[in-house]
Amino acid sequence: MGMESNFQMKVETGDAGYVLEDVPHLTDYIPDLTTYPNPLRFNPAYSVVKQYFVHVNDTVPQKVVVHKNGPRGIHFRRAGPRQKVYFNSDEVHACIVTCGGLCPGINTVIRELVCSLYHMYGVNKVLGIDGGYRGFYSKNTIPLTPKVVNDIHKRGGTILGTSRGGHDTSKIVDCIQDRGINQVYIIGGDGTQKGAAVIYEEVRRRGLKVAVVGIPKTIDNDIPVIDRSFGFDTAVEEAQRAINAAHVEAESAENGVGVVKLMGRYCGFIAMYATLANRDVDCCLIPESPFYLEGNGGLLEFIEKRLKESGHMVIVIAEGAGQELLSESLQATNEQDASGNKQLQDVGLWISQRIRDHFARQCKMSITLKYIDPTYMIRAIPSNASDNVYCTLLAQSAVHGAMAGYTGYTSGLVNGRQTYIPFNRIIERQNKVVITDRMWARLLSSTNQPSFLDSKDLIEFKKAEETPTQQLDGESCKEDKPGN
Ligand SMILES: Nc1ncnc2c1ncn2[C@@H]1O[C@H](COP(=O)(O)OP(=O)(O)OP(=O)(O)O)[C@@H](O)[C@H]1O
Ligand SMILES: O=P(O)(O)OC[C@H]1O[C@](O)(CO)[C@@H](O)[C@@H]1O
Ligand SMILES: [Mg+2]
Repeated sequence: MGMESNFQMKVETGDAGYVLEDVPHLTDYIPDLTTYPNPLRFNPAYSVVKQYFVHVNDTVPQKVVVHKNGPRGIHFRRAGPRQKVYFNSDEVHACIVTCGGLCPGINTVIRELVCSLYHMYGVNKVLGIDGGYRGFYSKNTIPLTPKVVNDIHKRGGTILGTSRGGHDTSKIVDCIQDRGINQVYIIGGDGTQKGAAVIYEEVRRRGLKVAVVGIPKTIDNDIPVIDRSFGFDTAVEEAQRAINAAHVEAESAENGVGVVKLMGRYCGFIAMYATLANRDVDCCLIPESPFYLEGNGGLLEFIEKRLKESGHMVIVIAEGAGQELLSESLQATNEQDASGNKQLQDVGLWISQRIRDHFARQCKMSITLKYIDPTYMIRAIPSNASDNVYCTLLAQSAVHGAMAGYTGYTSGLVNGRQTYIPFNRIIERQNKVVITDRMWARLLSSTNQPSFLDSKDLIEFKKAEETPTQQLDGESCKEDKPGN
């Protein structure tokens, strides 16, 4: 096996095109660290479990659809408890921070991190950082025990508070160093994981024995590589209530139109899955799929047609859809939030007004339009049962990895298996709906809406989408060239 390594990335190659994109280990820069037997060996719940410890060579493939002579491809290190750990239980001083927007399940992750540290590894020093990254250097810490976190999974939001902006790497690492923190658990989206990557680099530059671990949080599902993000399932489920309400309103009026806006700043996963789940949606609009309003094949023509056919219709629109149309017709603003994310104008309000104006101009057909914006109501609820299980596994995997001395990784689900993914794989791009993949085709055939693209556009899209995006069902429909 060949090995090539740089500051962030450790790549190992093997037979038949096997590639391991490995994560850093504390021993990469602090040699001769003492190891201890994993305390789980003496834990009655786990000691009876056959093969409880993960084999040192276990890895998980990123691609499960393969061809006979194709390469085995990229793999990630399998998460889970190891025989040896690199921290004595008494020595561990962990902290947890939550950053970025809310998402169902954050409190469950916090709870399970605390409980895994206490109950599995006998750790009894866990601190919460108050209010996101800036809390490291500007606020008091919050002591966390299993008692404190006992029923927080039943609440939405984050008991630690969150914020955007305020990432000052050296002040954060100074705080970690001054407080003697040696395991840092960072829960947040793409921006947060970028922040975690630079904290890891600074920790390593200072030669500190500190494990820096990311836990991916994003209601939008915009983090690449992982199967899906926690809270996504809950968001899709909760979105049904808004879509159902829009459908009831639309169905009960003559030429009723229901418009529902869902979250998704740069990607339309919530809108796509909520639409596929619902079946009453006539048109789903997402940022990845451009559309136009006027003329032949445009949205307004489609609405007229659908109203004539069924007398009512429901439109689901992701908040980031049609932004180029908005900036053409409204005064473009360049406002950003404290993290540098573009502040979007309300596409739901805008499109509702455009539809109303169109039908007001056309005396032939009068419509009744109701606009529903459930976005923050969806984001603020506690996670559902399936997300709670997912959050638990993510948190436990994160703790096993840090105890085993791994660092500079995000804990994530790949093809149904918990893995450790190097930060740079997570932060290099955003996850997007691939509109030339089969999932979007399924949506188009379910709603029977126009694609708003001609075949020339589709060829351009195919060319642009060279890197296939992981699909939520683990399926990427991008054709692999034989022998590739
Ligand atoms: N490139 C970066 N380097 C360092 N820190 C960053 C970077 N990008 C963002 N951050 C920090 O990460 C935190 C969260 O970022 P952001 O507000 O973009 O949310 P996020 O983690 O992407 O979550 P979401 O988009 O799901 O709400 C902020 O405190 C921000 O300062
Ligand atoms: O109002 P806030 O907190 O900035 O969050 C809004 C953004 O956060 C997200 O939910 C991502 O966390 C986006 O979908 C949305 O645009
Ligand atoms: Mg983000």
